[in-house]
Amino acid sequence: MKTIDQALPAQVIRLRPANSHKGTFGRVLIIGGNPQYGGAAIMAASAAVYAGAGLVSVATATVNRSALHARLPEAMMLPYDDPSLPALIQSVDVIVLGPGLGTDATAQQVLTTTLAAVTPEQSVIIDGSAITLIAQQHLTVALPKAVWTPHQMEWQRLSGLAVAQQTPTSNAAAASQLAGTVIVKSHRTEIFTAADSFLNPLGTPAMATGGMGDTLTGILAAFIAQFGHHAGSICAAVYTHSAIAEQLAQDHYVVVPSQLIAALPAYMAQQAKK
Ligand SMILES: NC(=O)C1=CN([C@@H]2O[C@H](COP(=O)(O)OP(=O)(O)OC[C@H]3O[C@@H](n4cnc5c(N)ncnc54)[C@H](OP(=O)(O)O)[C@@H]3O)[C@@H](O)[C@H]2O)[C@@H](O)CC1
Ligand SMILES: Nc1ncnc2c1ncn2[C@@H]1O[C@H](COP(=O)(O)OP(=O)(O)O)[C@@H](O)[C@H]1O
Ligand SMILES: [Mg+2]
Repeated sequence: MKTIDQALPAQVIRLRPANSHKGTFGRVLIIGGNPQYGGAAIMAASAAVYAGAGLVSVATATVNRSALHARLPEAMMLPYDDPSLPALIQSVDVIVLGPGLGTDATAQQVLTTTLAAVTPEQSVIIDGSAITLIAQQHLTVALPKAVWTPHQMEWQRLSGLAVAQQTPTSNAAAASQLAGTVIVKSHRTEIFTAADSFLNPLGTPAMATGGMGDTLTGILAAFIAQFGHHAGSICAAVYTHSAIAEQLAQDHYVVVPSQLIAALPAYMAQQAKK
């Protein structure tokens, strides 16, 4: 397993070309946020906006509309049970499926609609409740550009490996059974692509707070949208999330997702200049 190099973010995060517009930096759609977990979708969308995605939309429960618009006017919103969801899905480059989606009948319907609408060219980050639903039903997701982001319990549900059995070797074997890339999140996150595996050397217990994984999904989406779907951008996103948290943790006991999100543009500007 290779350890992610501290030089990677500076290699991946580039100065923006002068001749560019919002479309240059990709379209991201966050699908999640039921009435109970609206914050998860808002945090994922905020992270995507602040990590530089050109256009960010959120498909979420209607009740979350005002909160989303008040908190993040940059994002567009569609109710996730709207009949135009498949058309919206087909118009974007990167989809995040699952933060705060929940596991009830509505969530199931949104999952089914989404998996039927996405195409193999699209990147789909599968997180949170979407992982739990897929695991419960033993669904096969054959998308080559899937990026799975389970925490250890979600990984237990998806892989069948109990948390205590989640060694790098067994994780690699289980990840190879899934299409795409698997990011097994823990205090030392591991990343498995078809060809390689990587260890994130950073991260702090100050990150152990609700919404931190939702935030990672937005950063991943924005990095893939801007810098391409490859191991470098995925590892740089994971590293950036933890590097900012470590910086903030020097003088903050807990790093809350909103604080990490607000620090993204400055961190990225610093890396782009290197
Ligand atoms: N503000 C919002 O809207 C928020 C909404 N959220 C959304 O909620 C949905 C449910 O997601 P979830 O992660 O909260 O619940 P679930 O999948 O049941 O997992 C928890 C169980 O797993 C266990 N566990 C073991 N190891 C673990 C590990 N390394 N990391 C974490 N857990 C670990 C853990 O053990 P315990 O804590 O009891 O020791 C517990 O038994 C999902 O859609 C998510 O996006 C959240 O993002 C929060 C903010
Ligand atoms: N003690 C820790 N040390 C390092 N990173 C941590 C620690 N606790 C949590 N994290 C990171 O925070 C994120 C938590 O993700 P997740 O459990 O999905 O959160 P949520 O669903 O509440 O948003 C992961 O990226 C994980 O690696
Ligand atoms: Mg999570």
